[in-house]
Amino acid sequence: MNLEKMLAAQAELDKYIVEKKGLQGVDLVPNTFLALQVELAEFANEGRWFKHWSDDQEPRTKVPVTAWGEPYKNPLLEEYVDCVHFFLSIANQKGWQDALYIYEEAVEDVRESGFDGGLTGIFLEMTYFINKSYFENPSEEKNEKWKEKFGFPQNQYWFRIAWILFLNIGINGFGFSLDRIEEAYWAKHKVNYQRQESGY
Ligand SMILES: O=c1ccn([C@H]2C[C@H](O)[C@@H](COP(=O)(O)O)O2)c(=O)[nH]1
Repeated sequence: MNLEKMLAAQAELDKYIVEKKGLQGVDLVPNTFLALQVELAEFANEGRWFKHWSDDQEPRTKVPVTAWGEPYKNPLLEEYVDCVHFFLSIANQKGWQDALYIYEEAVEDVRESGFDGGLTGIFLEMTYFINKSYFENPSEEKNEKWKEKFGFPQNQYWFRIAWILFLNIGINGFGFSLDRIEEAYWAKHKVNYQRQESGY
C-alpha cells in the first residue's frame, strides 16, 4: 500500500471539495470524524457478522449489479475504502500522517493471537480509540512523555491504534490484502471526483 501517494491524493481531493463547496477556513475535523463513524457503521452493516437475530450473517462481498448476474460489486470492500478515505483525511487535517505507517507485523500479530472478543470486540475497541483520539485533551507535558515512550503524542497514538485495529478487521477479519484495499481506494477516489464534477 503506497500510503504516501494515497495521503497526497486524499489531501488533493479534500482540497478540491473545500474549494468546490466554498469551505475555505472552516474546521472540518468534527464532520470528518462523524463521517468516519458513519462509514464504519455502514461497513459493519455490510459485514453482517454481529446480526445475531438474523439467519443471514454472511458479509455482502459479491452482489450482482444486473438482474442477470455479472458484473458483481463488493459492498463490504466499498464501505471499507470509504472508511480509508476518512482515516486519511483526518490524518491529513490533524497532521497525524506518521501514525498510519504500520509495520506489517503489527497486523500479523493479531492474526496469530486471534481476535479477542471476536470481530465485534475489535470493532468496538476501534471506535473507542477513535473517540479517545477526538476527545482527549492531554497537556503538553503529557504529550512529551508519550512521544518519548510511544513515539507519538497521545491522541495521535490512539488514532494509530484505531488504524491498526481497522486494518486487522479488513485483512484478518475479511481477507482483504493491502493491494486489494489500495486498488479499491483508487477506484472510489476516482468516483469521488466524478461526483463533485457532476454536482453531488
Ligand atoms: O472531504 C471529503 C468528503 C467526502 N469524501 C469521500 C469519502 C467517501 O468515499 C465518500 C463518502 O461519501 P457518501 O457516499 O457517504 O456521500 O466521500 C472525501 O474523500 N473527502
